[in-house]
Amino acid sequence: MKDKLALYFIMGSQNCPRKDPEEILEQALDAGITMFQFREKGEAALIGHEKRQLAERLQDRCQAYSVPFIVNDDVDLAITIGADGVHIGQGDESMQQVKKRCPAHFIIGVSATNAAEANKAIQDGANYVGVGPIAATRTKIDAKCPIGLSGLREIREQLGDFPIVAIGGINHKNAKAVREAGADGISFISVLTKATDIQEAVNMLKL
Ligand SMILES: Cc1ncc(COP(=O)(O)OP(=O)(O)O)c(N)n1
Ligand SMILES: Cc1nc(C(=O)O)sc1CCOP(=O)(O)O
Ligand SMILES: [Mg+2]
Repeated sequence: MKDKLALYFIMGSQNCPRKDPEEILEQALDAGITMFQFREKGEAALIGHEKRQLAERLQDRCQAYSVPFIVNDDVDLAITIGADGVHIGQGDESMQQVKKRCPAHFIIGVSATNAAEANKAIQDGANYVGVGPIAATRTKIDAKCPIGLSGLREIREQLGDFPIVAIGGINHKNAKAVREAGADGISFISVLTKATDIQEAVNMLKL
């Protein structure tokens, strides 16, 4: 699991007002992202048939690179299209329901802002926790207060060896420090969707 979390790219069409999401994903895959989450969310997001069509197109790209394709929030869509997993937050469908409905091989990620939430997710059977926000972000309007590197370190200390991916305000300036603070991987949206050179942006995150 940990190797898949190394460079976890998240995106929906609402994050790509000026570029084609398929093109952005293709370049990100080419540059070496290790996992992808389809997060179609917010006022500008696609819904219904259009959402499913985009999901399937992006899923095809991920399959071509053997990169896991995870769906955010929408468990029905994940099951229908045969995704590799789902990511759910504290306010989303309960883990009990998700576990009951999803195939056994599904990767299930759960968001956590503190050690109590993370420990509960582990007990409930999560495969990884998404810990954040690490720093301020403009991408998620309802993001909580940043927990910083100290918050991440504290959660790592409580979680032992459990797979953690950090999220929120991650860029080439803080990626190394985030890993050093205990994250097995980093997840990110705007640092790639707003990049002029995606290959270079991914390379900078690897440093
Ligand atoms: C890897 C990862 N970590 C955290 C989140 C946030 O999930 P959630 O709190 O449910 O918020 P939304 O993304 O649904 O707005 C995530 N998506 N991915
Ligand atoms: C989707 C999401 N979840 C967060 C959390 O803290 O749970 S922060 C966030 C947005 C991440 O976008 P960016 O890389 O552009 O900051
Ligand atoms: Mg959610």
